Amino acid sequence: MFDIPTKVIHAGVQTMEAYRIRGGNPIQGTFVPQGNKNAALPMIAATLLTDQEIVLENVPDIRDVQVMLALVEHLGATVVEEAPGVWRIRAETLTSTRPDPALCRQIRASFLLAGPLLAREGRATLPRPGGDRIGRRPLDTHIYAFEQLGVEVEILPDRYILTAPHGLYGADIFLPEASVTGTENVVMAATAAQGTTIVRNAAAEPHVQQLCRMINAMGGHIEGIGSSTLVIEGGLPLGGARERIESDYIEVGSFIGLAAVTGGELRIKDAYPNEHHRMTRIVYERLGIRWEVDGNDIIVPAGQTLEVQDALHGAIPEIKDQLWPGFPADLTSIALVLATQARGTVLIHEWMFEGRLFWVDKLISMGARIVLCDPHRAVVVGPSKLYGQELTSPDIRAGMALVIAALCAEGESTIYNIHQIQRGYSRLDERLRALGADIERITV
Ligand SMILES: CC(=O)N[C@H]1[C@@H](OP(=O)(O)OP(=O)(O)OC[C@H]2O[C@@H](n3ccc(=O)[nH]c3=O)[C@H](O)[C@@H]2O)O[C@H](CO)[C@@H](O)[C@@H]1O
Ligand SMILES: C=C(OP(=O)(O)O)C(=O)O
Repeated sequence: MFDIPTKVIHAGVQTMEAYRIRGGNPIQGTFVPQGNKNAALPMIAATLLTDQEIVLENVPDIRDVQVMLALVEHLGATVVEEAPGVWRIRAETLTSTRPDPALCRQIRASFLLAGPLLAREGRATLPRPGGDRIGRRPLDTHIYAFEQLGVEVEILPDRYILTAPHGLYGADIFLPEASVTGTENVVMAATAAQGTTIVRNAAAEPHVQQLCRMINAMGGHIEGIGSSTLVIEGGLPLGGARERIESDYIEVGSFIGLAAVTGGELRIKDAYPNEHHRMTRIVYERLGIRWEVDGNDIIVPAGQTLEVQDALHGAIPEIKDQLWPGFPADLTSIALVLATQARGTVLIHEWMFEGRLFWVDKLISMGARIVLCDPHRAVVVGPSKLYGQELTSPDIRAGMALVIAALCAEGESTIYNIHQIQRGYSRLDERLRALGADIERITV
């Protein structure tokens, strides 16, 4: 039986842990990225699509994953860790279609259970999910898409009751937004629909692609993987599969930046430079960050001098998140902290989430020169010497950005609320120490 740590179940109130960091050391050596969090979560949900065993390899050891494993176990799946990072999950029979509300409220991805439960049992009751508080996290696209498949939806203040009394029917669906989890949910539900479903304006992030490939490996038939139009043949029997989760490209992007601003030489293994990082390369080059490619590895050279590359005619360059294959929203906070270390001026424009930039006041308190123009735009003028501070992590990525700031600051910083960082980065302090960082996890 999968033993979920008590601290995860009570994550809302737990964690008296903090990182104490002394900045100044170059981050250098060889780094092996974890598996992609945002692939692992829908892939764990997708194990409910079959009564056969699914084996997932390279599953990151992070809090969100622990919560998701606990959720599928509470629904009746058997969850066994075969080896570190290798999980065998079998949902031979489901004992409930109502995932544990307390666990659901801890992670946004809990809503990904809706698609598989509808596919398997024709019903699901889910509370409003949790996740990062980075602005409104709409579920409108999920609900719209389910309704197109014939799902009846009752929306209560605290939960959603989804039923498919007449079964699921394939449909030609144009999503109102290219929502990542919305696409994943409708794809999973469509595997059990009668006939063919076409999902247009689909999200195409690497984790959406990997989920679709997993479903094909289970015996499904999805065409158009990687494009904005997915065609799903419904009603095929789905069986067991063994899938290796690809590297987490947000973690890779975070560590490229970390090495560049601390001056170390870092080799990042299995980084998928061509598949995952072409746009990140273009954007990081605007900050003067360079890297080399060696097979599937990325090598960040030591001693880089970061200088903002002006746009044509000397215009101030803009770094803006986009839908895939554009610059990932989850790297915007990282790019912002990197910009504080580059000579020049850059505009950071985060249009997706209206609450993701408020944490810059913490960087300003460390010495960064930033004007927060409005909830979506910040002008960063660098380079700034940063000084250690007492900090609190508001969300995963801002938390990692604060870790980067603290690692290049003079003096000591303490970062509180690190359970937010641990949601997405596994054993961060331990892995950073192996690369030369002066970081310890303390109880406060
Ligand atoms: C578990 C998981 O996978 N979480 C990721 C997922 O969240 P999630 O699936 O929740 O994010 P969505 O793709 O649904 O939407 C992100 C935001 O962008 C807006 N939006 C999206 C598409 C669009 O065409 N127009 C539009 O305005 C949405 O209203 C929302 O505010 O994708 C986000 C965007 O990459 C990432 O930050 C999250 O880490
Ligand atoms: C916003 C994120 O995650 P979630 O959607 O799970 O809250 C993230 O990974 O940066």
